[in-house]
Amino acid sequence: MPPAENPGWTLVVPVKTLVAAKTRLSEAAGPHRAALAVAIACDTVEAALRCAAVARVVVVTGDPVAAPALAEVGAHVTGDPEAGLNAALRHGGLEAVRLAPGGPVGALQADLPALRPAELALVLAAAGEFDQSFLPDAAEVGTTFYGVRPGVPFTPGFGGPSRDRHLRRGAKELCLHGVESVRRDVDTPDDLRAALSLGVGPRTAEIAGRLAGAGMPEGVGEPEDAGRPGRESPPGGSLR
Ligand SMILES: Nc1nc2c(ncn2[C@@H]2O[C@H](COP(=O)(O)OP(=O)(O)OP(=O)(O)O)[C@@H](O)[C@H]2O)c(=O)[nH]1
Ligand SMILES: C=C(OP(=O)(O)O)C(=O)O
Repeated sequence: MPPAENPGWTLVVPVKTLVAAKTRLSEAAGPHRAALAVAIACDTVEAALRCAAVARVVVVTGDPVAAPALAEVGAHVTGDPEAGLNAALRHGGLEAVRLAPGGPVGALQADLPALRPAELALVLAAAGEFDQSFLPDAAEVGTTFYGVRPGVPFTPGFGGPSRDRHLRRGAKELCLHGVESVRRDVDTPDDLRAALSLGVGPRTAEIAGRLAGAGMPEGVGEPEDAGRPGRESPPGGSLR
């Protein structure tokens, strides 16, 4: 938890209904697609909650399977207004302000299974310097994090080529080294391979192990700092 004088970030994580989730992984994941989506989201949330700068994670979902799984890893779960991704994020943003008036609010993608708490801490420290900021995804097309300082309107513009959208809206692009795990979102089989090579959380590693026949590498698991709160890890740290 952050120190008392610093309320810490509330991160809003959107998780859509599982029947519609991770469709670009349908072929690679087959019958494991929904389980993989939950595993990735749970590993993302668990890693975020291990970041000392994060006070809480608000998950926005209406899914009856994802909701209890995410609550189990420590998320505060709220329902989905079912009006699309940014409406879900704004709803979570209102819940964040209700829970922690005066704290900074961020939106974090749910598909960052290689997330390292120390790298997220670097992103949040940088974001704290600007009213409104974002981190582009690994492809430099989308966005994995968008955040605002306390009192600044929370107006996320996720979806498709959101890097340009956030830039046009005047959000500061965070250009940081050593934050690969925060930028490595997983939408396609190639993305999953890239995340596996960084080292993913335990739930994702377990499901990915079942996909080895679908061209996924075997024998990759958690980032080495996964179970050690607050420990700084080198970017791209070695795998167990
Ligand atoms: N709560 C909520 N989350 C959403 C909604 N739409 C998208 N998301 C989440 O936003 C992130 C990006 O969504 P998408 O890229 O559209 O979907 P995806 O499930 O990641 O992948 P595809 O099905 O392959 O497009 C994922 O974490 C989704 O779970 C929504 O309407 N409500
Ligand atoms: C929603 C986004 O990403 P993706 O579709 O890659 O999950 C985004 O980058 O704004």
